[in-house]
Formats: sequence, structure tokens, C-alpha cells
Amino acid sequence: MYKIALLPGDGIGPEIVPQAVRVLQAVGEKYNREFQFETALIGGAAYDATGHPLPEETLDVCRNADAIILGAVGGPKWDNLEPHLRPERGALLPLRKKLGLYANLRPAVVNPALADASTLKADIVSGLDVMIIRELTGGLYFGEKRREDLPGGGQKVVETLEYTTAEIERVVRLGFEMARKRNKKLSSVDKANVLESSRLWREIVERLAEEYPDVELNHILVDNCAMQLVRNPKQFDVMVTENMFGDILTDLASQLTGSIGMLPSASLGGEVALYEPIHGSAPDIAGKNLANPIATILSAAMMLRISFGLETEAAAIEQAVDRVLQQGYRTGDIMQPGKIKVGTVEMTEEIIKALE
Ligand SMILES: NC(=O)C1=CN([C@@H]2O[C@H](COP(=O)(O)OP(=O)(O)OC[C@H]3O[C@@H](n4cnc5c(N)ncnc54)[C@H](O)[C@@H]3O)[C@@H](O)[C@H]2O)C=CC1
Ligand SMILES: CC(C)CC(=O)C(=O)O
Ligand SMILES: [Mg+2]
Repeated sequence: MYKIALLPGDGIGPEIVPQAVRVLQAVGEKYNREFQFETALIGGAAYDATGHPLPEETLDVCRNADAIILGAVGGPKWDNLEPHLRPERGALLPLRKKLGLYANLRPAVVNPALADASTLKADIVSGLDVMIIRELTGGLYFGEKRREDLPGGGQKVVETLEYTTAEIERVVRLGFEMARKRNKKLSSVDKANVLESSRLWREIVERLAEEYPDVELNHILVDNCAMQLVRNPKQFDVMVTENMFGDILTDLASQLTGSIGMLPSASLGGEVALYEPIHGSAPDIAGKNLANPIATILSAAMMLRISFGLETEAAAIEQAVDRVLQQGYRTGDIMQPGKIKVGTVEMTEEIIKALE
């Protein structure tokens, strides 16, 4: 029996998380696996119900689970709260920190049926399979922040970017290990021409590289990296980078696959891992059965593989998604001429049918 904590959150979160649950239940029936689910509040939904975006009870549910599936948090309704009560700063970031989830694996894979759904030419993205590893509990998002009023009017704002050797080393090591398991190629993304944190990052990458002589390493500055991802993404295999660079580059990479609604992720490093789509709460389409559930469903497949070692079951979900896309079913974000437009729920139903 596997205990899974569900944190639907806000916006499209409560629409997409139940789709992953339905797929997991279907997989459970087919392969005789028992999944037990416990739902907890997070983000704006938790603030509305309890006055805090990350209740202690939610942390307990997470810590008692074998894995966590998160939808997304945030939305305009909560944008003007005090920063520590906002869903992103008051819930998502502290959750990642408290659970020790320092490594965020974000695979960007172009599904063969969607090579021509990208805004780039099909031959540039076709066959793309990159693994972007984003450091998740350090950097600018977590540094001290403050505002000061200036005597002559206006304000000064201070954001602090902190990393320790140990924090960099553990995620970079994961990058080398991942490269070793895949195609022995690692790109480390930094801004070492300007940032001191990136200089330390690069020194550590260089030092660890001596332990991985079989891995071909290159350093690339983040601005060039953004450009290269659009120009020729297939030059990359495994990429490792700090928190904010990884956040931005993965949204960019998602578009190579057709839509941000396609990209799953796994956040690892603590006792319990968390799985979530890379996108946010998409308030513009929330509550309309328009959201693409595939990123969340593929996150559930990552959970089966990484946390539970259920390779057959994980592959069954991935193959079902492939089949449904091959059959021509599309949510609005990946819709193409001549294809069959479906909603969030109908896409899931097709994926469940394709499992059988
Ligand atoms: N992990 C999390 O909880 C995250 C939360 N956020 C929060 O989400 C809220 C909205 O942020 P945005 O910048 O608009 O980013 P977003 O990722 O929510 O949406 C960006 C665009 O992509 C579309 N989109 C996203 N997911 C989709 C899906 N599954 N299917 C179809 N279309 C999809 C949206 O409709 C929107 O047009 C903000 O409050 C933000 O802070 C943003 C990113 C991650
Ligand atoms: C609060 C943000 C850091 C969330 C986000 O954009 C992400 O994790 O991708
Ligand atoms: Mg993001």
C-alpha cells in the first residue's frame, strides 16, 4: 500500500490533481496496487479556510505520506496579502524548504505526435529529450529581502542570493550522476561572468568533474543558454542550474514540447518526494475544464518510478499518454488543425481507456 498526499491548491490545481488520482486508481486496479490518498489544504485555499497558506496539519499529512502530488498555488485573489501569507512565499517555498526538496527534475521531452505543435520548426524540436535539474531550496527566492524608505522619497529594495558549497555540491553531483545514467553529457548553466555565486558554482562543478571523467561537461552562461535552447535545443542532454535560472529556463523549454501543460517534475532530496507539473495555477483558464492534465498525470508516473520503483506502471501511464496523443486527442493548449479537441476530464478518460 502506498500513501499519497494530495495538495490540489488553487486555480486549476483542484481540476488537474483529481485527474492524476483517477489515472492512478485505474493503474492500481490493472496492476493490483493499492494507493491510499489523503488530501490537504495549501496556498490560497488553505489561507481562506484557516488563515495560513501552509497549515501545520498539511505538513503532517506530507510527512506521513510515501509521496506527495501538488497541483499549484496562487492567483490574483491572494496577490495583495502580506508576503508571508501569499501562497507562493508563504506556502510553496516553505514547503520545499521544510521537506528538504533541493533538487527539482524537469524533463522536457517532445512527444512524437506533438513535434509540430511547438512554436519552433518540427525538425528543431523533434526527438528532443533533455533533463533540466533545478536547485530548489536556495538562491534569490530564499534570501533575505527588505525594503527601505529613502530620505528623498522612493524606496530601496534588497534581495539576497545565498548559496553554500554544500548546497551547490549536492545538486551538481546529482547532475553528474544523472548524466552518467543517460548520455554522459552535462551542461552547467550559470552567470559566472558577473555573479559571485556563479563563480563558486563553477569552481564546484570543475572540482566534481574530476570524479566524473566519463561525463562530457560544458559551462554555459544563462543568457546564451536561453538563446541556444530556442536555436538548437538538441545540443543539450542533462542541464543543472540554480533555482531562478532553472525556473525560467524550464518554462522556456516547456514551449519546445508544445505546451507548459505537458511538463512534469519531481522534487527530491528529503525523506518524502513531491511531484508537480511545472506550471502554475493558470487562473485565466481555471474552473472551465480547459487545463491540460498531462503534466500532472506524467508527474504521477514519475512518482511511481522514482518513489515506488513501479517501472511497469509508470511506463504504462506514459504509453497511454503517447497513444492518446497519437489518436489525435488534444486539450486547447496543444490543439492543432484536424485534431479532436477535448477538455481536462475527457483527456483523462481517454488516457484511462488507453491503459486497458
Ligand atoms: N508551482 C506552483 O504552484 C506555481 C505557481 N505559480 C503561480 O500561478 C499563478 C499564475 O501564474 P502564471 O504566471 O500565469 O503561470 P501559469 O503557469 O499558471 O500560466 C501561464 C500560462 O500557461 C497556461 N497554462 C498553464 N498550465 C496549463 C495547463 N495545464 N493547461 C493549459 N494551459 C496552461 C495558462 O493558462 C497561462 O496562459 C501565479 O499566482 C503564480 O505565482 C506559478 C508557477 C508555479
Ligand atoms: C513560486 C515560484 C518559485 C513557483 C514557480 O514558478 C516554480 O516553481 O516553477
Ligand atoms: Mg516556474
